[in-house]
Amino acid sequence: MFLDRIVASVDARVEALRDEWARLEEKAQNMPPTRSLADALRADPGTLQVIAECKQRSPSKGWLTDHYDPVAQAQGYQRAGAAAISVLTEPEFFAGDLAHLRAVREAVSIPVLRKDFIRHPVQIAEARAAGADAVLLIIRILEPDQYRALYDYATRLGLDVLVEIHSPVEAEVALTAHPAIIGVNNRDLDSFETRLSFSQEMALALGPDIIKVSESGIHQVEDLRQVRDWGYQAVLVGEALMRGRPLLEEWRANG
Ligand SMILES: O=C(O)c1ccccc1NCC(=O)[C@H](O)[C@H](O)COP(=O)(O)O
Repeated sequence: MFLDRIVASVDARVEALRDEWARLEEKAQNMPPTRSLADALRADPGTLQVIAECKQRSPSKGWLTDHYDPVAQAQGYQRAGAAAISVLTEPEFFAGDLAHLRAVREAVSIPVLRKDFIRHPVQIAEARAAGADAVLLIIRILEPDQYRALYDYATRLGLDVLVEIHSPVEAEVALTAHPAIIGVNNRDLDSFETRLSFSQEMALALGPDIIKVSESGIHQVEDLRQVRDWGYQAVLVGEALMRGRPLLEEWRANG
């Protein structure tokens, strides 16, 4: 499966980073306070917020732009009303880099999420030391105990966590850590198929108290209206924005 290839590549990088853990943890513990992703997503109840993503390529869609300037991209997102920025840092399949996150965090005043495939606490310490305000934990690539340990570790370092699910069973595991924010990925990470109605099905399983984020395959204002009507507080949008679609502006004007 494709996701296994990503995970194998991540694990190899983690292996090389393990010796840095103590140093990164100390740096992480001395960073200034984070900006709360949860607060940003519930700042204006009833308004669907947008987490706008910076990524140059993706496995399913290939290169999204020839000219990738994550700082200019993120500043544009903030000006257009994004509540938070997601920055891909995975290098092999998404052409990401932790340096992109560092630069974006300095250039905007809203929370910044490290979008990567986190498997080990050293990546969380690394994220916090680089300035991230939040990290993504993908239930599908973690054992339940591993997930809870990573969730606790991120929280102890002052990070918010976006917990990503793609099935009712994964939702059950996700809920065991009592997360504030859950992302429902409309994309199957093996087949790459996206289905927005998956967000509708999962909304009921998650209940009203959790901040719900619908992720992937969101391209038009009508998609945003739908997920808002299904009880979501936020969406995470990458491809449409990276291809230059003025979705944030359209949403502000017609939401
Ligand atoms: O996007 C992919 O092709 C992909 C493949 C395998 C694992 C993860 C993948 N994407 C990560 C994401 O979930 C998206 O970057 C994010 O939700 C935004 O989606 P989109 O708006 O469809 O770019």
